[in-house]
Amino acid sequence: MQFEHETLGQCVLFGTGTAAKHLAAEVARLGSRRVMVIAAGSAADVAANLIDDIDVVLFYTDVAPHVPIEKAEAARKAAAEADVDLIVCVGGGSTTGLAKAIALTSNLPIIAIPTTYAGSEATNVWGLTEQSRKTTGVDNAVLPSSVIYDVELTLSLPVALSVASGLNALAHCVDSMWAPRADPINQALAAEGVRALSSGLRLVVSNPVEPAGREKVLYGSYLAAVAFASAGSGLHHKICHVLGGAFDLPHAQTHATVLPYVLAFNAPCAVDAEQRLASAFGSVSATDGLDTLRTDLNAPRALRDYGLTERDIPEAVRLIMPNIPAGNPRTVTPENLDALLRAALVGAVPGQ
Ligand SMILES: NC(=O)c1ccc[n+]([C@@H]2O[C@H](COP(=O)([O-])OP(=O)(O)OC[C@H]3O[C@@H](n4cnc5c(N)ncnc54)[C@H](O)[C@@H]3O)[C@@H](O)[C@H]2O)c1
Ligand SMILES: O=C(O)CCC(=O)CC(=O)O
Repeated sequence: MQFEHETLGQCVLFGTGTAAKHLAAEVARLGSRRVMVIAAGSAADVAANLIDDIDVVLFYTDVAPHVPIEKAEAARKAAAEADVDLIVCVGGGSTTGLAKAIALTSNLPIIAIPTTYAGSEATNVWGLTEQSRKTTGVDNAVLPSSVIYDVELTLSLPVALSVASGLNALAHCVDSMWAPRADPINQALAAEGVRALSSGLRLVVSNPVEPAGREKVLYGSYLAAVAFASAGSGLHHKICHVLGGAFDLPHAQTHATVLPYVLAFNAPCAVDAEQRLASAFGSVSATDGLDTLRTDLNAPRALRDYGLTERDIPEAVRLIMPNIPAGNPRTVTPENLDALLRAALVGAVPGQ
């Protein structure tokens, strides 16, 4: 065995009903006196209940999907004007993404309190959207110093969104098997992520307010994000970033829909990854395992349900082709990529 693996350093505090206590302790440990809280929508009420014991100088709610550059610049300006020394973000990946955009240019530390399964809190990856093009990058300045997981904060996530977000996490695991920096450590994390996510998501669907399933999914989504941060973006992520940025498709649902098509595309050329995934799903093959899970979860099926049209496909192919990751197990051509996207558009049987 020969590989190079980097482990990112952050403090992870996991519990149920413990977020306020953990937040006060982390803010004190980091010595912060001027906290900016970012939280939008229902997460704003959640955040308001967590901050009694910390010094908040700015409560910021202007969050949008895929971090439009204008929103990032406004938030950076507000943080500078309020002279904040720490960012606390409470919410899904869009909220964490805005905190990261501020940290990217200011080096401010972040405490992330996630309420979805996107996993951005555990990566050093940032994303910004400018004129319908999503740019992503890697910078340790955006890695949150601390992550506070509290299962109670996820109980309100509707089942359909929980499934889509959980499959976004599952996509981190699957893509980590063949991404540019895949190695035995991130593959082991990804395989354990698949096990936790597939059993946890089934429990969430059968009883959304029972913490046991939510706990497994939150744990699995952390493992998934660590694997993704370490392995890098594979073919699946490159496709989804173009679809999200250029066609404004919803992030989690896009991942959930595209994943079986990328798995069916790569699996025949990635025997080791296929076997690891099949074993983690407890299935005869990786594609069968994912297919059964998606049926059990009533997962999203077709990109046309989220706004993509047949007319968009040539442009999507044109934008994705220059971003195909080096070392993808199967050669990607404009023709086979076009076929993959057309199948995902209508929800055809993956791989046929
Ligand atoms: N940088 C990374 O490593 C990374 C990883 C994954 C995702 N992302 C980014 O994150 C974004 C997507 O994140 P997302 O899928 O979490 O979506 P999101 O943050 O946009 O949240 C989706 C919706 O869920 C709502 N919501 C969140 N938590 C809730 C809760 N507990 N109860 C009820 N409603 C809740 C939000 O208000 C929003 O309407 C994308 O921009 C994506 O690129 C980044
Ligand atoms: O922060 C981003 O926008 C880029 C990373 C990302 O979105 C990961 C994913 O596709 O789930």
